[in-house]
Amino acid sequence: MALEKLGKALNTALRKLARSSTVDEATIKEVVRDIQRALIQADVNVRLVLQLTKTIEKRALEEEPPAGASKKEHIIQIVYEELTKFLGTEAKPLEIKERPTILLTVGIQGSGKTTSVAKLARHLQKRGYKVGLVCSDTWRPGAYYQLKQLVEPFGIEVFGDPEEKGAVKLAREGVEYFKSKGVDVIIVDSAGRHKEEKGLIEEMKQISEAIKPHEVILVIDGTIGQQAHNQALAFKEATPIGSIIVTKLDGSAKGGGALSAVAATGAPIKFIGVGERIDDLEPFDPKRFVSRLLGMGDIEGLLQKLEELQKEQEFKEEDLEKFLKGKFNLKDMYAQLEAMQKMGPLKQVLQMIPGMGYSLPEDAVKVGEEKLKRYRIIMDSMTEEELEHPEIINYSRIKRIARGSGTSAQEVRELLHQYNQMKKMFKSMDKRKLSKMARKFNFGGFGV
Ligand SMILES: Nc1nc2c(ncn2[C@@H]2O[C@H](COP(=O)(O)OP(=O)(O)OP(=O)(O)O)[C@@H](O)[C@H]2O)c(=O)[nH]1
Repeated sequence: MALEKLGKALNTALRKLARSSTVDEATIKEVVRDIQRALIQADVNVRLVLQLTKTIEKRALEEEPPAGASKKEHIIQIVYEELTKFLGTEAKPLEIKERPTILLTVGIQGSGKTTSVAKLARHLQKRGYKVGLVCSDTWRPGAYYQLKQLVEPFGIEVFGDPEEKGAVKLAREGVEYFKSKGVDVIIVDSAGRHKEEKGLIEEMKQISEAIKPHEVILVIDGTIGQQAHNQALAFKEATPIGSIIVTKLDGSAKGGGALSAVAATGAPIKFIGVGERIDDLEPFDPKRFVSRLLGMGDIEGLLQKLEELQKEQEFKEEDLEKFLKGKFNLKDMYAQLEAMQKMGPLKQVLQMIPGMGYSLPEDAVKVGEEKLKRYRIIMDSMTEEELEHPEIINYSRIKRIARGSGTSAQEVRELLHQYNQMKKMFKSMDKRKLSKMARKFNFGGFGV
């Protein structure tokens, strides 16, 4: 998961608040100190951290909780809101208005640009666009073969010529080629040869002159932390049609610094890289990102993944309907959890489920897969009626099931608890109520 270390530290701070017996000034100051420490450890600029935490402290001390919310819930809400503002508040999705839309990607050497270009092409293809890739990286001939190797399994064509030395010529010919093929989106990948932004921006201007891109996308390496600020600022000043992808947020201890530094420039972050796989690119939505970072889950993201899965026929329509209506029984839950495994590491998917993010034991993926096996063993000892109507499972049935499956009553109860949590959470998957319900459920996640 992106910024895992930062998320865990923030989640711990909020759980500590949720467990505290009183919420006085000292408690609030302690939560603020914990948040400051977590953000500074993630290489977030100290001045930005002090600004952010001063606002959180001021609001927490002065504001009365809204009706129906406890003081603790209100403070958790304040932290969520201020962190979201800190990262840009609104999502700025990539828009494909023209046919073909021409995107130009630029990035410093080793930023993760080639991988991100491939991920972006796949992301757009999954949303129904026909995509053509132009490799105009005359600096590293290997980039052409790397791109081909990454995207050709998905039937995405790459235009390039490792012998050709003229980047602008390649870019222009590639755009003409894909225009004649009638693709929806043309992504032109420039050379990743530059060590600093000056040369990169010069080349960007030359290629832009030739191909007139609708958008220029700068790929920034998330591991450089708050140094990303200068790159993002120089880029933003050099082009009005720019947006940013911040990569490597899955493994980097300093990703929080990079993300906040870029957000501070006001340059729109449209995607984040969260792994080496072709699917490890996420549209950046501050609200959903912070919600997941704090362990509050990301139901909308989960819904999108479910819908994507459904499109890829991994998920039958009626399952989705049942699932979304919460009308599912234990057999359905097992099937859904199995299907979720296909969405990516179970840990990433489970962290989208409110309240489960960090409450999962350390190695959640292992626990996830092992847990599924245990669930299968337990459920194999249940009667059809119990599987269809878990609500009839009382203490004596729990004991019988545990005995019959060679597990413990505690494990059977935990399975039923997880089932009830998921059922409650998905009961009304109505987008309108989603965020309110998700936040409400989230507090359950903090036990407040
Ligand atoms: N963990 C992780 N690794 C990434 C991510 N994005 C890229 N990488 C890895 O970073 C390394 C560099 O990626 P490339 O796409 O080759 O970077 P590049 O900027 O094209 O490199 P040059 O073309 O050589 O300048 C590769 O090993 C990628 O797999 C990410 O989001 N997470």
